[in-house]
Amino acid sequence: MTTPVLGIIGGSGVYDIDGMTNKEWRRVETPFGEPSDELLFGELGGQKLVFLPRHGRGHRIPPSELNFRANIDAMKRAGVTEIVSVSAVGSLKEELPPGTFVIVDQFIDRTFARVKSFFETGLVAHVSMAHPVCGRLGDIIERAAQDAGIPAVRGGTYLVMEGPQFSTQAESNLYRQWGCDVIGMTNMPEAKLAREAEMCYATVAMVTDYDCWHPDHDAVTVEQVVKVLIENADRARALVKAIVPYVAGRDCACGKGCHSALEHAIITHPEKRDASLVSKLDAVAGRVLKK
Ligand SMILES: CSC[C@H]1O[C@H](OP(=O)(O)O)[C@H](O)[C@@H]1O
Ligand SMILES: Nc1ncnc2[nH]cnc12
Repeated sequence: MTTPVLGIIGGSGVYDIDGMTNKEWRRVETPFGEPSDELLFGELGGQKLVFLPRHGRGHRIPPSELNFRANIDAMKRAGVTEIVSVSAVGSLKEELPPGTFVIVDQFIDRTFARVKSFFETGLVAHVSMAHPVCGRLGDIIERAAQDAGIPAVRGGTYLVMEGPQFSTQAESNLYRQWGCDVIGMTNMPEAKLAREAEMCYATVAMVTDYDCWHPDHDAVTVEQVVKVLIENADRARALVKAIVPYVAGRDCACGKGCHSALEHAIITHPEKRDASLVSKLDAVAGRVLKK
């Protein structure tokens, strides 16, 4: 049995996990530099849990400067098998008002100033991103939300923008025409890197605002985002707690293929592989590179 370790990446407003026992903040070294913060190791309801505040405690790091590779590599080194991202987003749809939780299932990646892969010259790999979130983890989050009495919308496309400025109204309207549901600045390349590292990844997107397209609402401000996040903090905490029993003690081998994403992805001939890169990817790709 593959023993599950649940990892939570907490976004804006989520800098700690309530109710964790045996808590210890620990620095995890990675070949990619510093993660956003120390990782919080502990247990919740008897289940091992590892928490990372995406922007660091005190929200120090902006989206474009996040060291996504270090964050995902550190989670992998910590033994995490499945990551739940908890993220603040703007709504691009009338029917997704502030306060709505969306279990995202697709992304459009419009970021352009980030390192997006663990692989590079000397070791080339192409993983599938057709289904960018783990459907099994999505099912778990959906059931957990029902148990906790939290209405959550299953499915939705998250437009990932570069930021840090919020969108112009023309951009917001364009993304609406594309059929996107919510907008944020952080889940890419995070989801791509989690896939490369063969970890399940799913997102709970908490709607905090109507971005800037809605004729009856003011354009989004940080003040508004924080206000809605504070109002929703209890529900976010309850949802994390409700996820735990579905992970605890179960075989987490992912039937959706997340844990074998690299199986046929590496194309570089073994003799042409860069040895230093191969050793740098010991945690992320060791399963396939050691064969
Ligand atoms: C504080 S509003 C903008 C900020 O919030 C979201 O971050 P996260 O996904 O980490 O909750 C958004 O993507 C921006 O980074
Ligand atoms: N409207 C918005 N745009 C981008 N990121 C956000 N995070 C929360 N609201 C947002």
